[in-house]
Amino acid sequence: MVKICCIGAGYVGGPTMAVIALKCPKIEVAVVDISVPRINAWNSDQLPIYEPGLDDVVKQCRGKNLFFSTDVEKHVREADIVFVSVNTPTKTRGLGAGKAADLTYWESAARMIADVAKSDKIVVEKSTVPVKTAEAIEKILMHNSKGINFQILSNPEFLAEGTAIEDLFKPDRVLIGGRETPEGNKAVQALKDVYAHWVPEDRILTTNLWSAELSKLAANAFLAQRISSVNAMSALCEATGADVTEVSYAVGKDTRIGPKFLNASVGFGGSCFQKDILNLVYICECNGLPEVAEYWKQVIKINDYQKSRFVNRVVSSMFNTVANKKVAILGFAFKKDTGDTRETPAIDVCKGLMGDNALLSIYDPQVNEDQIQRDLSMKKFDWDHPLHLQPMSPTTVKKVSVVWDAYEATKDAHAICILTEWDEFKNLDYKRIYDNMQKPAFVFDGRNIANMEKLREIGFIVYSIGKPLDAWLKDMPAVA
Ligand SMILES: NC(=O)c1ccc[n+]([C@@H]2O[C@H](COP(=O)([O-])OP(=O)(O)OC[C@H]3O[C@@H](n4cnc5c(N)ncnc54)[C@H](O)[C@@H]3O)[C@@H](O)[C@H]2O)c1
Ligand SMILES: O=c1ccn([C@@H]2O[C@H](COP(=O)(O)OP(=O)(O)O[C@H]3O[C@H](CO)[C@@H](O)[C@H](O)[C@H]3O)[C@@H](O)[C@H]2O)c(=O)[nH]1
Repeated sequence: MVKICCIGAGYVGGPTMAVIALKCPKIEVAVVDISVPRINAWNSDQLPIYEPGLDDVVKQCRGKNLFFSTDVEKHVREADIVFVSVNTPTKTRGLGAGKAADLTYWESAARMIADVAKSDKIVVEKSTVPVKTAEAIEKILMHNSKGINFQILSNPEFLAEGTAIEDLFKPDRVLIGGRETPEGNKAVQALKDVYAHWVPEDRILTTNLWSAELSKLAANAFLAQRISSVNAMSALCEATGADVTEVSYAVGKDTRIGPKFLNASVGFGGSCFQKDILNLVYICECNGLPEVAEYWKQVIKINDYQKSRFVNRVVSSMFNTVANKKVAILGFAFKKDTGDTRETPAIDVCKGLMGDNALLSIYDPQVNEDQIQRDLSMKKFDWDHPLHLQPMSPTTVKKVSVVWDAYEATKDAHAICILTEWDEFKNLDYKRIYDNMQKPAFVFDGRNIANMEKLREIGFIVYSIGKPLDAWLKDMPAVA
């Protein structure tokens, strides 16, 4: 029986391995982590991450051929294939701070594999890493090995949160990069055989190691660039009276461009886009390509601009101050159908509004108060470290209350900011909400999900990203 071990039981390691276990009943899969609470949660009824369909997959194979454990060394020692899916945060100090990937966790995992291994192993990069990481990992593994053969493969993950199970069941492609040697080819084939249990052969792409590593960064950069492009257009739409939904629909009808991923928003969030682009920028700079670095940097700059533009719009619309005004925040997760808040635009928007002394009342169906308080008091990039290495007792942000109901959040509020596109926000009783708010009552829709016409009929003053402005907003001072 082939044995797989995955180091890192996070958003990638957990769902990916659960699906491998489900689709390959004859493979034994162990997911290991240094975080005891995380492993305990994977072994309980309350999984550590919220992902539609995940519970069902885990329930079907946990205890049969899927195991979650903190006994990292034992499972690594026994495995034929070791996936490494640990954090690769942005460095916050030293060389490349603010851009380069911090490979501390990866390196310690590689050293541990080299120390405990007693048989040949295929080591798979599942984490997103800089190009040429495989070379460094190879050096660590080979240098310490006692005649043991390690083959390094790059097998980046393309799942998106909220649709992870769907994406894993039917991936657009699975990418496997390996050394172009007989041993390398054999390792690539072994991993291909795993995926071939459910992924059609023409969707399993094999490349050299560096192409696989770079393709992951490139794919995220291209995706994020589409969002920054449409968000840049949204600012121009507001200035000219064009409607960004109509523009992106018309643009996306061109089959060379395509309709997906063109929704204007308050900005993209999530653990990957910003981190991976910063990483790409750093690699370009290190390779003497400042113009290329500058090009990709702009994707992040527009994203930051979009978030601050939203805050400015809120403040300027409300007579240039939100001091001591209650503002309801609907949605804190970085997108719907996940409880993940890593790099969510809600953090920057909330901090921006708090900078103007607003009183925030936050509701998200999947994010609890503790998480929101942590997010609002944590330093940039600190979130991307294993839980027990993050600051433990953040100071409570006093101007923030977290409630478990949209009606409670909006009661007596002056304004509502919709920051996550949860379906339930489309169908709220907005008349009831309006009646319980201060007047004039504002809605700032950062996800373009509310029915503007209906809200205006009720009496709200409505701002929606990239949509024609209503008279009230037009008369307000220009937004920088
Ligand atoms: N989240 C996504 O949607 C996504 C998608 C594709 C790729 N990625 C990449 O995958 C990697 C993991 O991302 P994630 O979202 O799963 O992160 P995560 O923080 O959810 O999970 C990482 C886990 O690794 C554990 N860990 C760290 N060092 C360890 C060690 N030495 N031994 C054992 N466990 C260790 C941590 O405790 C944590 O539970 C990152 O490189 C990320 O960029 C993420
Ligand atoms: O048209 C769009 C599409 C997305 N977003 C926002 O972009 C962010 C990222 O969304 P999405 O890409 O759907 O989720 P992620 O889970 O971050 O997935 C991305 O990042 C993963 C980690 O690398 C990759 O594996 C995935 O392929 C890639 O889509 C979210 O804040 C979305 O709200 C928009 O604003 N407009």
